[in-house]
Amino acid sequence: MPTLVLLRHGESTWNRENLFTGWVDVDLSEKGLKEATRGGELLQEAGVLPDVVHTSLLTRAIRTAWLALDAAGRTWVPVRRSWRLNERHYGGLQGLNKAETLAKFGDEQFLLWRRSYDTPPPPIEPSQPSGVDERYADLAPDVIPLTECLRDVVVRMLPYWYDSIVPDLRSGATVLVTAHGNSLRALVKHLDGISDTDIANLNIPTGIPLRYELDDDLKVLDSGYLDPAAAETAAAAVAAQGKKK
Ligand SMILES: O=C(O)[C@@H](CO)OP(=O)(O)O
Repeated sequence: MPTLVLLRHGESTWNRENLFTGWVDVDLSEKGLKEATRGGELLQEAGVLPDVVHTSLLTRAIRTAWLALDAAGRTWVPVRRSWRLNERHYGGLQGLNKAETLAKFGDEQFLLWRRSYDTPPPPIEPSQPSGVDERYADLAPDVIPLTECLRDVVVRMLPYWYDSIVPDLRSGATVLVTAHGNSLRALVKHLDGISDTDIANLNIPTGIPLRYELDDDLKVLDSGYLDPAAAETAAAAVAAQGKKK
């Protein structure tokens, strides 16, 4: 029975400062380093030991994978990375403070940009931090986003799911995917068949492994966070980030 574990990176320095991040390559905060290690301890305690790890190209996810695998005693497993697991590109919101953005544009617009399925934020301006650098040099320029809604993330993430993650699952491996709040929301939407409307209510906490048991056709048999109480509190905090000072 294939096992898939989704792990959002630990708190980043921009999560701590309550800034929209997207493709900007910020690192983990002190708290985020500890969360990543705790994530690996939870894996080990639950006996969920990854045979392979897939990460985005962003440092916060890569470092989380390192720390979690180290804590779980699995530093030696094969690693695969793809831009398709990157955080959603936040367009013209990248680098802006979430509380200030909510105060400026109001609840409805803020929620539309942040959690609606198909309304992207305005495209990024040349003066804003794009996060695009040499690691994307081999991509066709027209696949590098200027902004993304969650639907765009689903569309660019699914080819990687089908071509790289699914073959590992079908080989019987326990697969760890270390990625981001919105790239994982896209994957959870696909796995759990969540509607375009209901996905707005899903928030993924940092550093807490979410385990899926799948059948041979990769349908979900069972799923849950390895620390459900902590996940519930932390997901509520993510949902309320606009209100944070
Ligand atoms: O800023 C971001 O890139 C994401 C994840 O940190 O934020 P949000 O939860 O607001 O979509």
